Amino acid sequence: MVTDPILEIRDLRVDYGYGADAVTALSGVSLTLHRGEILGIAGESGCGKSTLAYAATRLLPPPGLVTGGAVLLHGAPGTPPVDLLSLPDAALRSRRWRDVAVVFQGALSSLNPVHRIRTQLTDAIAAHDPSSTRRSRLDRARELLAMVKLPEDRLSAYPHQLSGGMRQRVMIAMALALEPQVLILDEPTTALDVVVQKQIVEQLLELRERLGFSVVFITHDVSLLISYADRIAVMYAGEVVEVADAESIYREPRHPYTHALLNSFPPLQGPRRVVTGIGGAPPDLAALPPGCRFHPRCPYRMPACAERHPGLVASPYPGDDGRTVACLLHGTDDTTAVPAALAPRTRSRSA
Ligand SMILES: Nc1ncnc2c1ncn2[C@@H]1O[C@H](COP(=O)(O)OP(=O)(O)OP(=O)(O)O)[C@@H](O)[C@H]1O
Repeated sequence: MVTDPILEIRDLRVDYGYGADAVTALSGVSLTLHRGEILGIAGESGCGKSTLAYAATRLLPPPGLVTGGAVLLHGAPGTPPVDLLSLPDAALRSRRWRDVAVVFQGALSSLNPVHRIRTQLTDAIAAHDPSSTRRSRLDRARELLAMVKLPEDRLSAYPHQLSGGMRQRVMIAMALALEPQVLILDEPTTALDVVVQKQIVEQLLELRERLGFSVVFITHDVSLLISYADRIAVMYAGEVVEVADAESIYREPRHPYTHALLNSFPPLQGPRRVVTGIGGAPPDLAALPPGCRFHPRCPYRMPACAERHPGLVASPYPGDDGRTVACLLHGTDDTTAVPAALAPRTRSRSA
């Protein structure tokens, strides 16, 4: 297992609004991205996935406010990590794109409609590398386009002349312009059809192999992550409820929410199975239930679940190395553990 951290999010807290009107969208999220890995972040709409991406890169628009935590970017071995949240603005600007680049959910519409792709790519390179020459920027733009397998003549195209998949490739090319160590992708393929989605994700994997960056891949589509991520963190109502390697999450989800989420998506590979929705709706963040936030929807709830809020702790079961879960069913406190409570899932990812 890879264990060398490149990005560590520690106890990240975000509110939208102030004072009595504040709604807490992230309530202490901690996650580690290791060098070279793809960390998937899954969860229903509104659980805080995008907020996490914006807050970690200090791009959170008002009324969003980071109220606590740290985002540590590790450099060369032996050098202390840098906290992106406490860097001065100028230092942060140079770190962003150079060290950590982001492709956001709205990428399909975030290309400027009145400029050719060439201008947008070379402008992006110039903004982050002002000392580059016009010639070198154009060469780099060509190289970047080739990297995402777009023909060179697309440099003269306007965004409306490209398909959704091509535009998304341009956005990825732009994010990779300065060879960042970490690439954060927020729903990068959601608006695309399944075939194009697969092509883009596989191309990203190829680029990761070649360039060696690490990826935080955010999507509501957990089946996509099962196929492509190394590890998966599952979020619910502003918290992380389970983290494990993708194979373990798929074969034996420990958290009842992970279990329900997996059953609510058709598998990308393997035999067909019945897809079931998750009953009820995620809680209103302004009126969270007491105890476990998932308990009102949880088929395995116990009386204690309405009273005690479970922390994210190491899973107690043998073979669960590196897995963390926030659920009293598996708690290490005085609750009786019920290890066989969840229906087993035994197929392998590649079955
Ligand atoms: N501008 C805002 N003002 C107030 N609350 C907000 C704002 N943006 C987000 N929120 C709250 O923060 C929560 C998390 O939103 P976020 O967009 O991060 O979720 P998400 O998991 O990325 O959802 P989606 O997949 O739909 O983008 C939402 O439930 C919403 O209540």
